Amino acid sequence: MRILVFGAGSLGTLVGGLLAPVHDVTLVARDPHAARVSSAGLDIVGAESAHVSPAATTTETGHDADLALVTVKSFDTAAAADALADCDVGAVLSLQNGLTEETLASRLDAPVLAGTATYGARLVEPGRIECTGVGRIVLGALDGGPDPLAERVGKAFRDAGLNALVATDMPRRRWEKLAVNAGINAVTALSRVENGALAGDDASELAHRAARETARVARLERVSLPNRVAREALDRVVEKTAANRSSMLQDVAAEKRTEVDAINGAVVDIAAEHGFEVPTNRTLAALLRAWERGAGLR
Ligand SMILES: NC(=O)C1=CN([C@@H]2O[C@H](COP(=O)(O)OP(=O)(O)OC[C@H]3O[C@@H](n4cnc5c(N)ncnc54)[C@H](O)[C@@H]3O)[C@@H](O)[C@H]2O)C=CC1
Ligand SMILES: CC(C)(CO)C(=O)C(=O)O
Repeated sequence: MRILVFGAGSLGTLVGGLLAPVHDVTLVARDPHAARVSSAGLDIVGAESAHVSPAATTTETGHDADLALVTVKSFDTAAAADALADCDVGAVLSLQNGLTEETLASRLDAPVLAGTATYGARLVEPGRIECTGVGRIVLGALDGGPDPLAERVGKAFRDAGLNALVATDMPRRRWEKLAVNAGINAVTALSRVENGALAGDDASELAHRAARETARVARLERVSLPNRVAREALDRVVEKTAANRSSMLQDVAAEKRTEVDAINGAVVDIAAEHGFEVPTNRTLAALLRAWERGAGLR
């Protein structure tokens, strides 16, 4: 399969690198990373290890591919979609956090698949990516149900040894992940604690409230996600990733823009479309945006 990875930073480089031995992979990245991969190949270290040689370029438009993986940060999704609109791609799959698929689908003719990734990735230096945890990629039709295209992509991933599952209930899975991220990411980023600190104190109640509100908005969107299921999903992730610093905490610590708009901000916006108020998500989003403004990031 010809696979274009649009936005090859941490996650995109890892997934593209793991696919490269079996598929024709092109990483769309920024220099010096793109130049280094082009000239010397890519080293994958950590929980996976390999030396691979995918193509790498800073050119964003004019590509032909069977599949485009979108792995830019959520706030770069619209720009990525505009560049992909100038490529000839058979399908698009987002592996991003937050609700980004709608942005892609509204700007692209190619079919857009939904995906979630729990692999951990960190760009150590140009041309060197660390796999910090072997997770799973789950993908499927954006509106749910069986999808032959998703099956083909899932098979292509598994042929390259990735842990990939094709699911027919992506709407529920996306909203459940959103509920987990709305609770854990925002609260850990604002209180500067590891995920495990959310086990059983005031902060955990705040995270639970954000997750429950998200589940309520999911139901307004006709996605079946009971409050209890969202809360239990959050508790499970807190327990399994207790030592993790969430991606949003890492962004705040590095003084980088966060993905708040596609996480808590999306919950607020979609709730408003239904005339519904989500005060916890609204407060968390306002605090994070205030921090971003103060840091000159928006
Ligand atoms: N890093 C991880 O372990 C995981 C990340 N995710 C999600 O995946 C998404 C990406 O995360 P990361 O890889 O960590 O972010 P990142 O910031 O490391 O990578 C994004 C890359 O996209 C590049 N980019 C943006 N616009 C571009 C353009 N027009 N042309 C070329 N390159 C462009 C940026 O330069 C950057 O290198 C986020 O939504 C994140 O939440 C999900 C699961 C795990
Ligand atoms: C699951 C979780 C909360 C793990 O830290 C995550 O997705 C993130 O940090 O973005």
